[in-house]
Amino acid sequence: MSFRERMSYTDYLQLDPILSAQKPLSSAHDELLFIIQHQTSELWMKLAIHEITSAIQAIQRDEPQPAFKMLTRVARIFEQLNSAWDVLRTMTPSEYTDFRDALGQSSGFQSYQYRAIEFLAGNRNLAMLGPHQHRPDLMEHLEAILSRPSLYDEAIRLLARKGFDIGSEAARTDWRDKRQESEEVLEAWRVVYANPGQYWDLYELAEKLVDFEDYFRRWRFNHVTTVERVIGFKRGTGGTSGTQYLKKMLEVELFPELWRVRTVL
Ligand code: HEM
Ligand SMILES: N[C@@H](CC(=O)c1ccccc1NC=O)C(=O)O
Repeated sequence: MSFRERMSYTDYLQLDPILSAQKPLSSAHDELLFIIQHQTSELWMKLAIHEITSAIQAIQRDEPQPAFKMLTRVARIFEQLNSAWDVLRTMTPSEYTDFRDALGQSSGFQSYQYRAIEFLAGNRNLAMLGPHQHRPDLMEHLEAILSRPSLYDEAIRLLARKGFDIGSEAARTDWRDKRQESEEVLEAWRVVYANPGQYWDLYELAEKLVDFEDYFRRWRFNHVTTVERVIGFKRGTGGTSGTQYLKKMLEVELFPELWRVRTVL
């Protein structure tokens, strides 16, 4: 049973660095929960980024089927992240107050992986680059994502390749800015939803995207509810109004025409 010469479980999984990376700054009992909750979320986000990036490439190659599988996995990852809030919710305001000061001005605002997921999906709000300005390596990473079409841009480009008129979107070459909602794209999705049999791949893709956004919205809702439960309406350490800011973020849509189309069917 000696693993002196062979690769062990601990080696393969790099458990030494991972399990020595929890460094509470206070003696508060709940700080370890807070750290592990965030670290595990970031690990799941890493996998989500891997899946979304590959899904984008698969759609580009006109291979939607593998993309469907990856997007299903992304939705499941968010389901996992959503359940994880139940653990964090066991932390009361008194328990959080015990170590909140130790966090200084750090905040989830600076989660570059969260921002990468939003940018990859299609929610490109350039103001959100701000918190990463002090890290040129992260800026480069996020700018690289912004220089390429998002998941939703690729879905729209697939609509065009299948013969749909996507209006001014067809001439788009700059992917950096937030795209404008379009009547042509709405009409294209309407035709897809009115004729699932004829456009099965597009229909399935649309539903995978809606599923992804559905779980993503639940994550945002769980976050804001937990935040209100723990800090009420205190300002956030990241400098925003806190709960009020997060409530506003609940209105953000990743795939707007896919929600709009429901009304016109
Ligand atoms: C007690 C727990 C938590 C509290 C009190 C809290 C509080 C906040 C607040 C107030 C903000 C707004 C930015 C600011 O001014 O700081 C924020 C943003 C954010 N938090 Fe949390 N948070 C908690 C847990 C988490 C967890 C577990 C994650 C998972 C990684 C997370 C990820 C984020 C992200 C990604 C943002 C940016 C959201 C956006 O800009 O739309 N937070 N959080
Ligand atoms: N913005 C939070 C602090 C916070 O939640 C946080 C701080 C450091 C690392 C991760 C965090 N989580 C999510 O925003 C607050 O205002 O209490």
